[in-house]
Amino acid sequence: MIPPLNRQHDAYIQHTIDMKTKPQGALGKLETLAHQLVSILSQGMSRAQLEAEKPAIVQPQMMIFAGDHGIAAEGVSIAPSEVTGQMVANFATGGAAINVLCAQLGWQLSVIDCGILTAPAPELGIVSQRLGHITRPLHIEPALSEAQLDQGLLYGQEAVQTALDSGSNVFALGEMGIGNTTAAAAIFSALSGLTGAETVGRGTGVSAEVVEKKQQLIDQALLLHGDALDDPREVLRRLGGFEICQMVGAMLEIARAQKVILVDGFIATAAAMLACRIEPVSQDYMVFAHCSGEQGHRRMLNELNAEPLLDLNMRLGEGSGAAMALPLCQSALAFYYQMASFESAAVTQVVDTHE
Ligand SMILES: Cc1cc2ncn([C@H]3O[C@H](COP(=O)(O)O)[C@@H](O)[C@H]3O)c2cc1C
Ligand SMILES: O=C(O)c1cccnc1
Repeated sequence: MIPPLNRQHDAYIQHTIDMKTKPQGALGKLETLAHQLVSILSQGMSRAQLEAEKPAIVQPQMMIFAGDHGIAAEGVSIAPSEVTGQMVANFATGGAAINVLCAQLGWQLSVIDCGILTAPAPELGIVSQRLGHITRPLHIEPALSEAQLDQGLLYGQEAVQTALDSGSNVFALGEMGIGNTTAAAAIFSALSGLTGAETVGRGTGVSAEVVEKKQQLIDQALLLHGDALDDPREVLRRLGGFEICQMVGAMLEIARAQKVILVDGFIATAAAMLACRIEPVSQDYMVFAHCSGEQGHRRMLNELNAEPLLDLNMRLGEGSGAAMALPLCQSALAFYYQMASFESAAVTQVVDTHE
């Protein structure tokens, strides 16, 4: 059971925001972000504790989950499956986009091999939580076995434990897995009732013909798996991937611990949708970092009633969009704790006449 966010401080938090020396609402999404962050970070605290302790972001943790996809053999990506493992090695040696962003912005980074074609060399320091080499092609049979689903959810939980134990309270989950925009679009279709044509996009940048092929494979998968897709766990097992499965397990565990989840792009949001279908209150702990350039992501966010913080036309994955939202979270908390109030600064309070 995931505890819903205790809203006991809600009115106080909103009042604090409204009494800052600014027109009401003038800090826009930073205000709703501050409200959600303070609310999550002050769980279990009295109002006096919240005022005294000013809970801040501690050791923000980025975790990249990597897995290979059987569907990639259909040529749904610009790259072959081998690139998943090669990029994992690149993450380990610090050369990928996500390494640069994490180093610049202050994220701790860990990489988890959830099952890629070639296991990385042990000296690379990648966490090994392998469920196999590659998933089965989702348009022909369930991508994961029942045992892999259960083990994957458990591995995901375990992956976040060390960081939780050492005090991390903001997490972002990234992914690497050639072919996984096809899996994510299939998951989105299954959960929303939309056709493949409405959920697919260009992923790494495939041609219009390949996009059409992705649609057909998804529609074929929806037909094949049929009514089994009424159950979100079965959607994950049949259409997901080793990395998506562990991301769902990790998200549920972070929500259970009442910490912040910064949700990345199209694939991470598919995992978030699954977590929300399995345990709806987990959404209380999710901050939607950005709207990806992947077609379908905006629609996915709408389905969740989620308002993304950023819209940078990024379409990379790896957790890169989520990484970019950390400074916004820091700014939101900074204004909440550090700005003067009308009273403390002796500024005449302005009354908002807008709707
Ligand atoms: C070099 C390279 C680096 C990446 N980093 C993330 N992705 C992204 O692209 C993949 C999903 O797109 P698709 O479904 O079209 O394969 C995922 O691995 C995702 O993380 C990459 C893809 C490539 C080629
Ligand atoms: O939005 C994403 O996460 C994404 C989009 C394209 C390719 N890889 C990831």
